[in-house]
Amino acid sequence: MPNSLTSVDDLRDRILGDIEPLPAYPQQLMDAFGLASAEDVHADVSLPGFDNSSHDGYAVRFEDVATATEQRPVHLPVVGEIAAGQAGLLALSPGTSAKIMTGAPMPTGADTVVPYEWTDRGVARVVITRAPSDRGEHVRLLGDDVRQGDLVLSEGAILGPRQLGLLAAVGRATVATRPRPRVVILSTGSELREPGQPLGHDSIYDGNSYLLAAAVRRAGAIAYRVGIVPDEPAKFLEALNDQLVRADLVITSGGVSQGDFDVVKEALRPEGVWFGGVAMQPGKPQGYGRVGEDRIPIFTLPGNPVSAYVSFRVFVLPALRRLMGMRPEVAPTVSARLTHAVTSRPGLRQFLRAEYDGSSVSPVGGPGSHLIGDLAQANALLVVPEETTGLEAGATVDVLPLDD
Ligand SMILES: Nc1nc2c(c(=O)[nH]1)N[C@H]1C(S)=C(S)[C@@H](COP(=O)(O)OP(=O)(O)OC[C@H]3O[C@@H](n4cnc5c(N)ncnc54)[C@H](O)[C@@H]3O)O[C@H]1N2
Ligand code: MOO
Ligand SMILES: [Mg+2]
Repeated sequence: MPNSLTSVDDLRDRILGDIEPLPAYPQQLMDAFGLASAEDVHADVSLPGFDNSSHDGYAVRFEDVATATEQRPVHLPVVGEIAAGQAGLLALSPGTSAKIMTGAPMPTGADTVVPYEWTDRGVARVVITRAPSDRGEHVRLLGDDVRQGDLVLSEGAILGPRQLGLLAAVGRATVATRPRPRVVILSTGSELREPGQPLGHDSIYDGNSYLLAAAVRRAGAIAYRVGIVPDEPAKFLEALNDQLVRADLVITSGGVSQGDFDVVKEALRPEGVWFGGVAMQPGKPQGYGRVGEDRIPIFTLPGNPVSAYVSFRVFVLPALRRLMGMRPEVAPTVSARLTHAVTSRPGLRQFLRAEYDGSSVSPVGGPGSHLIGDLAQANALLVVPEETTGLEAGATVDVLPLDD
């Protein structure tokens, strides 16, 4: 292998430049939950759609009640009652009032609402014992939240509860989204066994396909966990080709380094897949390319579990987000205060497992890329830049919180 390493950012940029978002189509709102909007949404209606009361009480003209006190109450005739859902039945004449319920449209002529609590709750006449402090009190004006034509949601925004609630509130029954990508996951290694099966002294359980399938699902995509393929190129290619029909993206683990049985490299290099070293630890040996007639993107991740996971976070997750049209594609890091000094290899971007509490960050375990026990303890990756060989306790550092 040549000594020159590709930088993390160069490889990620190359991958993101190679991948296009999946085609968008309209979805019912609840089917769009968790996906990204594939359109800028402008409001078809204003919110509120009409001036309405924020309290149960009496619609009045401000000047008619501005002097009301306990000692000198104002008396007004009540000329009608307006419930929520009733078209404004009334034009209110000066010196009169109408009962009005929360959410009901204001009658023309009225500009203020006096809540029941400031009155005797009269039916034909009402006694008002407290004045509103301003014209317009307890009235919600047309468009004071959203104006017709406003941009309420940008393309790329994730459709969570608040976003779906807003879309429904402005009358949208559907929203354009991109489908969840179908991701095929293969673990390579003749030493691998399925959990639950007997283990020889030379075999280990396949943790990676579960790790990656769960990470794929957490990203919002569909995971097809194929399982274990032995270190035999013909069998690997057969398993891969069988799966391509249902794949928008393929992830493999293992078989990409310098070994004598590095099956993925051996099988896919002739197909034009790129293999090389990336200036990062863990995750140095990587491969990326396209396979099959449909040129499906394939990520060939290193086999060490921490390397596979970090590679997923750094390269595959942004690609999945791009397929789904989610923004941002690359998760931003946050700043934190380092509790313990750390050292790092020069020339490589180090991703150390860490515990992050919202302000400070502590390394967890060692840097070994086989340490899945430590990985499971961590809730963040501490990112040590390529040129940095050591960080002092108390330094401000970059942290990538792990939400999965
Ligand atoms: N001579 C060199 N050897 C290695 C180098 C190197 O530069 N020169 N790089 C090392 C680094 S760094 C990594 S990372 C690994 C990557 O190797 P492979 O991608 O070829 O992965 P394997 O050799 O197949 O496996 C590595 C390791 O991980 C275990 N493994 C594999 N799959 C799974 C799985 N599904 N679940 C759990 N554990 C798995 C496997 O048994 C090995 O122990 O190469 C170094 N070597
Ligand atoms: O780069 Mo490997 O991914 O350290 O263990
Ligand atoms: Mg292997």
